[in-house]
Amino acid sequence: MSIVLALTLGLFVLCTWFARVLIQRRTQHLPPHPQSFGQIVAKVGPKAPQWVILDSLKDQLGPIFSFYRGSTLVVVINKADIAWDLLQKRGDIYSSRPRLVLAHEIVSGGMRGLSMPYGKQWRTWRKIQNTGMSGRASLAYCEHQALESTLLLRGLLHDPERYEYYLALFATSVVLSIAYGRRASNLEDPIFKRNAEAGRDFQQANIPGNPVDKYPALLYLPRALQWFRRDGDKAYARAKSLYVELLEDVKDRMATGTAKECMATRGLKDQHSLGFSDLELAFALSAPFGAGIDTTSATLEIALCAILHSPASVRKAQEELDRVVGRDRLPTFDDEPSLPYLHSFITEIYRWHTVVPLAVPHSVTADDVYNGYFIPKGATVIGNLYTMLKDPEMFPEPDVFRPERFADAETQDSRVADLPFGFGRRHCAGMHVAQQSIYIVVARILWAFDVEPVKDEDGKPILPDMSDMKSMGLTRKPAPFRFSVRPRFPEANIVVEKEAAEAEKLLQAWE
Ligand code: HEM
Repeated sequence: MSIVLALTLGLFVLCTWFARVLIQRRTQHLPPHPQSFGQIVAKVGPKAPQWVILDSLKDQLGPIFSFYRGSTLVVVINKADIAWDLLQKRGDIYSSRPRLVLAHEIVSGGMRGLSMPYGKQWRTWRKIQNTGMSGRASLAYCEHQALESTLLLRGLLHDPERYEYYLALFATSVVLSIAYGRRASNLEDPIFKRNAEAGRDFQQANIPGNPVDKYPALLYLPRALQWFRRDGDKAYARAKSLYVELLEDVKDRMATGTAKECMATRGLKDQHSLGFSDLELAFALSAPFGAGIDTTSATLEIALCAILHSPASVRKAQEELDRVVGRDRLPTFDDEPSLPYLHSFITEIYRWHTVVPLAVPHSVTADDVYNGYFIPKGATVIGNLYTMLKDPEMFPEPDVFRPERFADAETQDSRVADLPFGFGRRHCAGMHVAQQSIYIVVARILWAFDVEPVKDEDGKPILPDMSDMKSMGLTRKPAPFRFSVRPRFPEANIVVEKEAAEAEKLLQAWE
C-alpha cells in the first residue's frame, strides 16, 4: 500500500508542479509578488499573525499583490477602491469562495454557506439568510436585543472581570433567538460547547497546508485509504447531529404550537419552494449561530477598549446621550437617529480594530485583467480589511480612535462605513443584526456607566494593548484586559436593576 501511495503522491506533486509552470508562463502580468515569503516571515517574526505578515508587504508591493499557495494564486487587495472595483462591480465573477476540500467538502458536507462556491445552492442559502436578516427583517429582533442588553449591563456592573462571558452570552442569545426562536439564559447547555467545537473544527480545517487541499486528486483514492479525512468525517458527523437536533427541536415546538417565529419556522414553511433537503436546511439555519457569536462579542470587546482608550470621545457621546435621552430611562432604538455622534463613535469602533481582518477570501470564476494585471480564473482574492481600514489616505492617523472622521455623514461614501462587513454579493449576511446589537449595547453602556481602566501600583492607568490580538481563525479579539465599572449617576444604577429585573420576566417567553 505504501508504494502505491508514494507513487500516487509523486504523480500528484509532478502534476501540480507542471500546472504551476504553465501558470507561471503568464506571471509577468500577475500582480507583484514577494521575492521570498520566508524572509518576510523572518522579519515580522515567525509567530506574527497572517494579517501582520500581509500588511508588512504593502509598502514593498503596493495596493495589490499576489503569491502562490500551492498551485493557487492568491491576490491580496489593500485598497478599498480596488476591492470595490473587483469584488463589488465585477461581482458576477468575484463572488465565489476558494475550493476548501477539507473545511467545506468534508467537514461541512458541502453545506456551510460561508464557504460555499457561488451558484444555485449558495443563492438558495443566501435567500434564507436575507429573508431572516435583511434590514427590514432585523427590525423584528430589536425588542429581544434590547431586553438582553439590560442583562448584559447588570452583569458588567456586578462582575466586570467576567466581561467575556457576559458579552458571549448576549451574542449567543441574540443569534439563537433569531435562528431558532429560543434564548440562552446561561452558557451551560452543551449545545453551546458543541457549537463552539463545530466552529473550531471548521477553522482548524481551514488552515492552509493540509494534504487534500494541496492535492485534491487524493479524493480519488479508495475511501479506506483517505487517511486525511478521518478527523474531518468525525467533525462533520458532530456538526450534522447538532444542527439537525436544533432543527428537530423547532419542529417539535411547531407541532405543539409553542414555537416562536424565527428563521427556522420560516425556513420549514418555505422548504418545499426552496428545494432544500432537511440537512441543507439544518446547515443553512446554523449560519447565524456559527458566524454571529464571536464577531459580535469581539466587536463589543473592542468597543470597551475604545471606551478605555478615548475618554474625550466618551464624554462627547455621553453629553449627547444626556441631551437626547435624559437620565431617567435607558436609550432605545427610537433614539438612534437623534444620536449622530454616537453613530460616528460606533462606526469608528468597527474601523479602529476590525474583528475579521482578512474578511473571508473570495474566488474568481473567470480570467480577468485589472489595471494591466492578469487575474486568472480560480485565483483566491483576499480583501485585506486590516490594511484597508488603516489606510492613512482614507483614514489619517489610522491608529487614533477618532469618531469625528465619520462626523460628516452627508458627504461620506456610504460604502466606507460598511467596509468592515465585506464586499459585494458575499457581504456579511448578518450586518443589520450586528449593527443593532452593537448600537443598543454601546449606547446603554455609555449612558449608564463610567468604564475606567484599573491602575498599577504607581497609580498609572493600565490600558488594553491593542497590538495584542488573539486570532480565532477568521476572527480575532483583544487579549484579556481589566477595567472598572461605576454607575455614572445614582439613577443609572436604579434604572439598570429595574430594567434587568423586568427583562428577566419578559424573556421567559423565549425559554
Ligand atoms: C460586527 C460583527 C460582524 C462583522 C464585522 C462581520 C463581518 C463579516 C465579513 C467581513 C464577512 C465576509 C464578507 C465577504 O466575504 O466579503 C462576513 C460574512 C458573513 N457574516 Fe458577518 N460579521 C459580523 C457579524 C455577523 C452576524 C451577527 C451574523 C449572523 C447573525 C453574521 C453572518 C455572516 C454570514 C452568514 C456571512 C457569510 C456570507 C456569505 O458567504 O455569503 N455576521 N461577515
